[in-house]
Amino acid sequence: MTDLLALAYPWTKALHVMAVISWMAGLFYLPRLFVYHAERGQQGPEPVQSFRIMEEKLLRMIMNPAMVVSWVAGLALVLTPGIVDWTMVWPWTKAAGVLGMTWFHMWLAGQRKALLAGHGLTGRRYRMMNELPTLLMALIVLSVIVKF
Ligand code: HEM
Repeated sequence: MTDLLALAYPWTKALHVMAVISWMAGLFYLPRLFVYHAERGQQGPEPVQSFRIMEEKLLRMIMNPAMVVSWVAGLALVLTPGIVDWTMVWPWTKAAGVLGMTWFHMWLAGQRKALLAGHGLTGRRYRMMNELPTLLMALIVLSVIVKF
């Protein structure tokens, strides 16, 4: 099994990076949709309906599958021999960043439902929350590239 993981390493990493790019695209874009939904949604039922469809499709068809593939390929990389040295700092900062990113995904899924029920947050709050994935991305990329 570990031989197979070692053999597949470049392919697993390529799959991981592709999935992560798709996941991040959604994590950056969905809160922007929430900003427009919260601020322009009062202009009538038509824009609200369009926002609801866009939010649902983005979450269900892109972000959820991309998160699952990022996790599966990422854990396969963790199990690949010689890749993660847990005595170093970077695997722990990476893990913290990834857990934070997964929490943010779940928070967005909850906010989609809240907006649907008519009690979402203000556009300003969504704008502020939009900074979180940027900070986490910086932490994760520095962890895997600089490997402190
Ligand atoms: C979902 C859970 C995740 C797990 C378990 C995980 C785990 C890993 C592991 C073990 C590696 C291999 C490092 C190496 O080859 O030296 C890796 C590579 C990488 N990860 Fe993740 N990761 C996850 C999510 C993410 C996220 C959210 C991002 C981006 C924000 C990301 C970006 C990267 C990048 C860019 C690489 C390639 C680094 C290189 O060129 O060596 N990962 N990941």
